[in-house]
Amino acid sequence: MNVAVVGATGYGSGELVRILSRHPHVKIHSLVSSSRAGERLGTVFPHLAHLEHTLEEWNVDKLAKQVDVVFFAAPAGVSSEWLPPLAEEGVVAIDLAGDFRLEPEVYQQWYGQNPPPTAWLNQAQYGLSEWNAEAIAQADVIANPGCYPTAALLALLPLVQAGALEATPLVIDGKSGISGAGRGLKLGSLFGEVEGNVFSYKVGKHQHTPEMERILALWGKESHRVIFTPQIVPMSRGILVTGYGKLRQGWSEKDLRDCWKAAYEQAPFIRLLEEDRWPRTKEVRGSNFCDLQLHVDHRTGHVVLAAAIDNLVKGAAGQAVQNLNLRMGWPETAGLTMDPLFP
Ligand SMILES: NC(=O)C1=CN([C@@H]2O[C@H](COP(=O)(O)OP(=O)(O)OC[C@H]3O[C@@H](n4cnc5c(N)ncnc54)[C@H](OP(=O)(O)O)[C@@H]3O)[C@@H](O)[C@H]2O)C=CC1
Ligand SMILES: CC(=O)N[C@@H](CCC(=O)OP(=O)(O)O)C(=O)O
Repeated sequence: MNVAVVGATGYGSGELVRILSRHPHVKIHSLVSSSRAGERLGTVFPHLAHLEHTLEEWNVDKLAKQVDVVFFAAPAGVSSEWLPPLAEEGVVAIDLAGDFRLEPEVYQQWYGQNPPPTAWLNQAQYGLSEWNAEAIAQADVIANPGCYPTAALLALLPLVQAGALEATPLVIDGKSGISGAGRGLKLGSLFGEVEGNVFSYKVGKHQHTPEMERILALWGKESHRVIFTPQIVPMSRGILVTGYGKLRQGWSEKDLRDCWKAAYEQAPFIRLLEEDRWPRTKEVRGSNFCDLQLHVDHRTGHVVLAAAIDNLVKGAAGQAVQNLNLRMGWPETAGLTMDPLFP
């Protein structure tokens, strides 16, 4: 099957190429770049210099004729404009950006961008693979989740759906490596500002807040406000999310673990860690795993949840390929069997 990636010089695309080049059922047909068309992949990503690809300009007619699937790994706003003409030609689209994840007015408010055409927005399925496999298998537009929502929702959904948590605000703390901010040069992402430093950003206004609230209400079947504070930590990859929620009367730690076990019995990428072993970003680095742990704090009646993922893999490119596998009816793990890199 022929696939294309848009946003070819970015981190998400680099990870897509790394994963897709070893996928048993996929041929990378086109790498589309708005800034470096004509250059070889190895000049943009020297770690992929062994792969024979030349970046290309966006050409909707050519892509529509020659590829079956397009991954969008570009900033918010690009897929809203570029995805519909391709989808109209029957190309399956998997979008790593936020354009197709939210209600239009909510997207406009939190992203400050015009939403995609409603007809295509209505076609889109949210690509949290473990929770929406049946719909993803039929979808022609897949909205890959945000990196922080992936980790937070995988931990929270089984408990919210079971009614274990009071309908009070959930507190979510997210720590991310700097690759989450993309490859572009930005103040705040410079080595001298990230190294030896830890800081919060977008407090009270992070665009993943409404995404978490929407999916908790839809699939958790109970509305929760989310207080989300993202932070940058001095590492290149990885996300550690810690969540806190008030437990309803009668719920024990064992009950909560049973909810996780039931939800993830068949989930090849979810690892429920041994009690007292807490998720660490280095233990999922480079892999599509999400490691989970929880603890009930009896003194306060709260549960503390933790999830670790690689932001570029389960938080982006890896989950996008997992969704491709679900969409095409291939084994969910195809192309994704890489073990974490450690240390
Ligand atoms: N980094 C992460 O951990 C995660 C990222 N995401 C989302 O995935 C998407 C890609 O992220 P990431 O790869 O990190 O971002 P990068 O900034 O590293 O790369 C994005 C690429 O998009 C292309 N691009 C930039 N502006 C435009 C434009 N106006 N029109 C068309 N293409 C453009 C550029 O490639 P070129 O010049 O080759 O066209 C750029 O390199 C983003 O929407 C991001 O929010 C989602 C989950 C996690
Ligand atoms: C560390 C860092 O800056 N991370 C980015 C993640 C961006 C992202 O994935 O954005 P969308 O899901 O909205 O596409 C951020 O917090 O904005």
